[in-house]
Amino acid sequence: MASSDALTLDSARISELPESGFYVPNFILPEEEQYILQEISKLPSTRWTVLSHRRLLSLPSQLTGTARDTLIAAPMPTFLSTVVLDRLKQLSLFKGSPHGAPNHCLVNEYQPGQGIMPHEDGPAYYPVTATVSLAAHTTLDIYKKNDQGEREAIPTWRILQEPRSLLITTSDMYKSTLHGIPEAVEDTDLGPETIVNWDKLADKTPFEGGVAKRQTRISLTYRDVLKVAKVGGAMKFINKR
Ligand SMILES: O=C(O)CCC(=O)C(=O)O
Ligand SMILES: [Fe+2]
Repeated sequence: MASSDALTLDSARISELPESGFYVPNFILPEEEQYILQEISKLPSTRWTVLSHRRLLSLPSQLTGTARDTLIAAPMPTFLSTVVLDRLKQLSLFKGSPHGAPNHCLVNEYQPGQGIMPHEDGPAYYPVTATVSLAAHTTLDIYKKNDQGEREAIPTWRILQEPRSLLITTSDMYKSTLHGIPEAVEDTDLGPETIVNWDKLADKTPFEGGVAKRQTRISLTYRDVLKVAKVGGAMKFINKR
């Protein structure tokens, strides 16, 4: 998507999904992807939280408080705000959110074989999630909840996220489904019958054989944290001592 194009989401809606999921291929350019990846690689490895199935960076900082739902007010690093935040602004997705824009970004890195357990993004955020994929593709499984509100055992939908793409989940999709990335070294059974955004892919060639090997993927998950604490006063106090 060239930056001069008027950005609208009408043609990006994934009609098979509950309201509302959107897929935008080529949301960023290869050189923009490289710039962001390079800036991430410059961060000291001690900044990363290493989990057994992925590693992650929480920027500008981790959420705090007893419910781990509060952001300490701080600007987003430049490499996360230029390009992606500027372009998201044109989509007016966060117009109704408390801060009018995402104030937090989770950077997740997955090696082949790694993934993320099915989960909901939950009530700490305004119910819009914008995810940009970098460096490699992945598949995201979407699960319905049954009448008891429990996750169904088998996912109902699969989304293929290409590098440089944007995926947006909001509304019912945010509130009534769960999502997860299966731990796999390759994705199989890829095709128009199994992938809900197949007709929206920028380049089907890597996936047309039905199988695609995973490579290291980095994702940027942008959200607006509802609760923001200003600690300017306390910091001044600490600095004086
Ligand atoms: O890496 C992804 O695309 C998914 C990340 C995710 O679900 C999350 O951070 O809540
Ligand atoms: Fe999530």
